[in-house]
Amino acid sequence: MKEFQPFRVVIPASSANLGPGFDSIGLALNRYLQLTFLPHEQLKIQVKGFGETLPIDENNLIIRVMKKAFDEHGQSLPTFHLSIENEIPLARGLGSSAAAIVGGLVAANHLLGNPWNQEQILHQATKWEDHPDNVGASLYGGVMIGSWDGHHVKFVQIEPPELDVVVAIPDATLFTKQARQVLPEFYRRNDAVLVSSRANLLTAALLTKRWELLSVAMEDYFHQPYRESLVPGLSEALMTASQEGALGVALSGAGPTILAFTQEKERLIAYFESLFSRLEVSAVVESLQTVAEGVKLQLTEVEECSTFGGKVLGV
Ligand SMILES: Nc1ncnc2c1ncn2[C@@H]1O[C@H](COP(=O)(O)OP(=O)(O)OP(=O)(O)O)[C@@H](O)[C@H]1O
Ligand SMILES: N[C@@H](CCO)C(=O)O
Repeated sequence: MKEFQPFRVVIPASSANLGPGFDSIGLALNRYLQLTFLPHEQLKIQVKGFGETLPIDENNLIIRVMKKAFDEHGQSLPTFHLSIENEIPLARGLGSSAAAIVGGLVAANHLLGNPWNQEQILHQATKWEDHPDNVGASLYGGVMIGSWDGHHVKFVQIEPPELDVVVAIPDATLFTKQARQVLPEFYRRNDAVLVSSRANLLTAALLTKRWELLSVAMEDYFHQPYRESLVPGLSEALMTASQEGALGVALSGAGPTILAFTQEKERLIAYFESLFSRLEVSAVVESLQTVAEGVKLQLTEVEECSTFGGKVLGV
């Protein structure tokens, strides 16, 4: 068993796309995945929070990511006890898979002696997801604006908007793979030009804090129209939420969560609760905060490896 000082990796959730920033723009949010690693004579995984159905063996995404990183460096993944404490619901559009990938890469990089810098970790993470939006936001925090050509990712990270975020998180899942299968192979030139201009406007509005532009800047025709049939409430929210305090509304990632920026969070929460009640769809509606910081790794002193990683002391 390879000895190492216990450590913890804390990764923020994320919301991808923000409408027309499809596969490019991601926003870090204050729900977290926390991974605690302790030396152990065999691989042992325990999960608290979202993810009861996650594999607790080498099939777990975090372990697969770590093993590939070790393989790429010609080394064998050590055994350890992994305590997963997860506030990010799975397959809801809040970047749970991206957080797992970023957490696995940062943990592996730490155990390997940090051969990768942050940009190299972003490259590795983007290869796993095939788009940098969620992984970039979880890695860097704030707003990730990235461009991936299948080989290289170029990006800018900007500070998050000082706005409240209201999310409506349906109980039902929608896996990204399914939500990407409904997308068209081709777009009409006029539609592509219009959505591209909306994405440009969105970036500019975020950089200049022109919040009044968000409503138009977040209009999308790349993916949202094709996903509306899979997402309860999306059509109506896109049409009417702006009359109830939303500055801009979008499908969060591949859904089914709906996200809106606001300066009137209580009013908007009431709107979404009423909408989902009328649709008879069970959903959690809550206010989240944007976060400026991404993943953190902290060395810890752990007293013992009990139910959930023992009592973690110190930082
Ligand atoms: N903490 C975790 N540990 C291990 N695997 C995870 C974890 N979180 C998510 N996953 C894996 O990611 C899958 C969900 O990924 P998916 O891309 O469908 O949804 P999402 O990432 O939550 O949403 P979106 O990508 O739209 O933001 C889960 O089924 C599981 O396989
Ligand atoms: N940009 C991705 C985010 C989900 O992983 C999509 O919308 O499919």
